[in-house]
Amino acid sequence: MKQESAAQNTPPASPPPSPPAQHPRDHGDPQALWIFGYGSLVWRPDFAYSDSRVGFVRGYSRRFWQGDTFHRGSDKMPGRVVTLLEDHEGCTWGVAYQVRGEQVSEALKYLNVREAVLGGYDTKEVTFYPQDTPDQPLKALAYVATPQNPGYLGPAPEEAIATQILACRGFSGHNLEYLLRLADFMQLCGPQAQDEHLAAIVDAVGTMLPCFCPTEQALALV
Ligand SMILES: N[C@@H](CCC(=O)N[C@@H](CS)C(=O)NCC(=O)O)C(=O)O
Repeated sequence: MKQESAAQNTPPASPPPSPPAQHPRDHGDPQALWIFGYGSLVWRPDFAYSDSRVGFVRGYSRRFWQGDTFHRGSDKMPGRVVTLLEDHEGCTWGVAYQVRGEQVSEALKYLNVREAVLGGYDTKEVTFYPQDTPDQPLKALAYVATPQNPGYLGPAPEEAIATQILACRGFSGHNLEYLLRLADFMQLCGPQAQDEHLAAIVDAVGTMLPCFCPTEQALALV
């Protein structure tokens, strides 16, 4: 997938500044940075990028363990969004986006607000394995919500998480949309991409939804 951007089509007057040293660089292009998305960034990056890859990171599992009082919830009814849990056996599928030149500072500035300020996420360097070239891994920046952040909710039975997701909405939409769009992405990745935690929550939602509200109301949720 390529998304042209104005910045990409206008050659910089002078070489753009290199990405800040603390961020992983793309050795093929030192002006570039890869950003790994595994939740809403998978379907709504909302920043200009030059390239993207579907793939996975090893050593992490995705969990709906981060509370969200802005995008998919409120102070009174926090929603649940995903974070990465360190798990030696884990593997999490998502999308890595390559940002280059002026796109780097623009993306980082935007994500700092969306992820860190509004979401409680911190940045972490991960190794990303593109689906098509897993033998050529890339260093990427991921936004991870650690247990130390105030919005962290931690583990809960998948049924309880499903109930919370069905009940919450925020400024970016209903929490159910967040869950189903992520489930859609995982379907597109193919049978080799499994996420049992996500599947269990989707199953629990499917069981509860008819009781939770009649069909036409359910359709209005998303
Ligand atoms: N950092 C993860 C999770 C990102 C995420 O879902 N963050 C929330 C912030 S609480 C968000 O941006 N939500 C926007 C939305 O729900 O549309 C990712 O790489 O996708």
